[in-house]
Amino acid sequence: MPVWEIHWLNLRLGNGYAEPGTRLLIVCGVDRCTICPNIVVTQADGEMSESFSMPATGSENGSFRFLSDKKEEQTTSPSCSLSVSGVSYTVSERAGPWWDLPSYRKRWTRQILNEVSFHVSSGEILGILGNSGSGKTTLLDAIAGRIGHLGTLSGDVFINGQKIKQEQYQDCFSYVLQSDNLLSYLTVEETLTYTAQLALRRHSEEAIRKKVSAVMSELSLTHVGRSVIGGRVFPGISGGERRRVSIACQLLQDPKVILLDEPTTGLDSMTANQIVVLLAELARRDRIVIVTIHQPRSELFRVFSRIAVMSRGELVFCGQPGEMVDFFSQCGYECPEYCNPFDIYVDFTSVDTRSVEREAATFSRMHNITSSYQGSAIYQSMLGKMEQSLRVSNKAAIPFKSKESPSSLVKMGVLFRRTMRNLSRDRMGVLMRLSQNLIYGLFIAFFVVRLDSDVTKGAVQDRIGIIYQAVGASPYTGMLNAVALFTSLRAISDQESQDGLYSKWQMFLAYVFHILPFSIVSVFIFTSFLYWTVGMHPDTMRFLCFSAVVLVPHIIGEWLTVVLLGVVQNPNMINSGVALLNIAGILVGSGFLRSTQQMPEVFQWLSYLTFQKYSCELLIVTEFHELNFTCMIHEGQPTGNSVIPGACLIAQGSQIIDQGYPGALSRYTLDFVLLYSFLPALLLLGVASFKIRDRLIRH
Ligand SMILES: Nc1ncnc2c1ncn2[C@@H]1O[C@H](COP(=O)(O)OP(=O)(O)OP(=O)(O)O)[C@@H](O)[C@H]1O
Repeated sequence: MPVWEIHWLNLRLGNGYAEPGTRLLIVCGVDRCTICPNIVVTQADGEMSESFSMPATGSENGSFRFLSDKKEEQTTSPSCSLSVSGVSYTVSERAGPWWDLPSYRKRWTRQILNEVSFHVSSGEILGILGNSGSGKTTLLDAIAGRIGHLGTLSGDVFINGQKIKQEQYQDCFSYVLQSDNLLSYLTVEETLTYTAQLALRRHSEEAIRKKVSAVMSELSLTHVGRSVIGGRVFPGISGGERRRVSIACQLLQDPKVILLDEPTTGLDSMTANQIVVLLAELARRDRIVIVTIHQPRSELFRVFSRIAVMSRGELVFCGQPGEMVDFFSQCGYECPEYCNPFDIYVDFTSVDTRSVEREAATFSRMHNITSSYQGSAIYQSMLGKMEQSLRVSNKAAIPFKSKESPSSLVKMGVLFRRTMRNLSRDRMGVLMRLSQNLIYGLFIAFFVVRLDSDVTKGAVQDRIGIIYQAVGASPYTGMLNAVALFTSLRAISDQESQDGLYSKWQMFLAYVFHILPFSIVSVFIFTSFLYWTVGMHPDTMRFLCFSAVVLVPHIIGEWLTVVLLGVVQNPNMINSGVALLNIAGILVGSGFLRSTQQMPEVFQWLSYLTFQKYSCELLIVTEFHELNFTCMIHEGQPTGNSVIPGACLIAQGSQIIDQGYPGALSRYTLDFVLLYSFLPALLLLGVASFKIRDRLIRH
């Protein structure tokens, strides 16, 4: 028999002589295919993987299915099926904007999805088309159980005839979002390895390495394995390769159902084509692939096993490409020669809102096509398959993805290493992080130059000024760092936690611990320069205490920002919020603007809640305790007009402590403990905030 083609395919479940997922070498001739006796199984790229032999007996008993599009010899029922039954989604919206109160008070219900039903089996790729706003993304979200809690969702999703419960969605679907959320400074291989480490527990390092390289070769990423992902400010792999990395991250868990939201958006048409062909290949290897797509090229028409068209939340048509052409022709909407059928059929089913008359006409056309589809044999056959799948009960149970995630501690270790590696490769980021406090210190030193011991030359005022700046400004640098770095990590953790890799609070902890060494070094550089340059109390122990105190406001600024980013989406709001909180804290807690004893009682109580109270008190004691001042009036020098009357009454630093912060010396250790207790308190708040975020985003 002449050898025409060699296909790779997965042997189906229940054939009795090979595990599901085993790949067989099949040689196809003109009109029939056969299995090679005693074959050796290798990977598609020719590299030897696990190898074994298999007798040919049973190859013709109909226990496997050929997945090549040239040989459709379906002999067994598919290993997995997905049925979506009557899915509807409605949201309640305000009729007008908030500044138009009468209409703002009125609400109306908007139907985003209307009774959408379809059925897909493994080995198939379903392309969902439709004009912008037709409900494609909402449909994918509804299928994947990721729809928000803002609206009302009804209908059911079945996998292998089993209705999926809310907590099972995560285990059943892999969802590739429209945007690629990847760490810019990691290589492709590192990105996949860390994801595998988060997803797969019982795999040894060697097994993870093999898995990563298998997925890379499956998605043709091997040649860019050592290239960095790249970002907006520095080049990395191409947009198409980035898309493939996002898909590869999902494939590591061997999902049976993959949903992709517009994976070709932003890519040139050739790369977009390659991605769709690749997805079709993935589907052929015993998976269900559902993809929403904008303006595919006409040659992809036959690549999809099924094509669905959506308009105004309705599924206008869903069927095989050949059926689609026949159906629309029968409805009187022929696709003209040399035209892209995708464009033509989407145009026929879209509602044109440019004028009331056009809207009425196109809406009625869309409605007629939908009614014809629901009365067609294609729709009845789909319902029949759905019913059949609900009756069959001997299929694989949910979940479908590998669900072997490691312990919380291991996950946090992986997240810590991953964020640390990413940050440490960001040369400019690290440089800015380490130098920003120092640059600020340069400003202060330039302004003060050298501290004097003469009270008439600002000995007291300058010292208080430096303490004010050290406590008041260091939270800002922390805040800026967090907004710059954490918002992108938050997007990644939102996605990965929805994929079930970890909980959001674990990313929060990994973040706060990975920035800790950078914060310590940055503050130490700042204090080392400032303390000795301006000539603060020349005592090493006091310098260390000064550094230890200044470190806390800096860390609090960063951690507090991250905590708030858990519950508030908009980073600009957080910027303003943290800045205002810091100003309020300084006003109430520092005692610089107004002595604490002179403040109304409510503010005195409030001051205990501010970290500024403890840090300012500590720094005042650190600097002023046992410090003696001189006064040029006493030394018989000319006074001049600039001398503040009574300035020479302050001869010792302890007077400043006693007047402004009575008892501060005896509270020194307690103040330290209270100041540092803000850190674990913030950690707890952060965990709670990200647990809330988990709930907000998941439901
Ligand atoms: N929670 C919601 N509240 C109000 N409207 C919503 C909500 N979710 C979706 N919509 C609306 O539903 C419609 C469908 O949105 P969807 O994002 O699913 O469309 P789409 O077909 O994916 O569009 P595109 O191709 O432009 O991404 C849009 O008009 C959108 O504004």
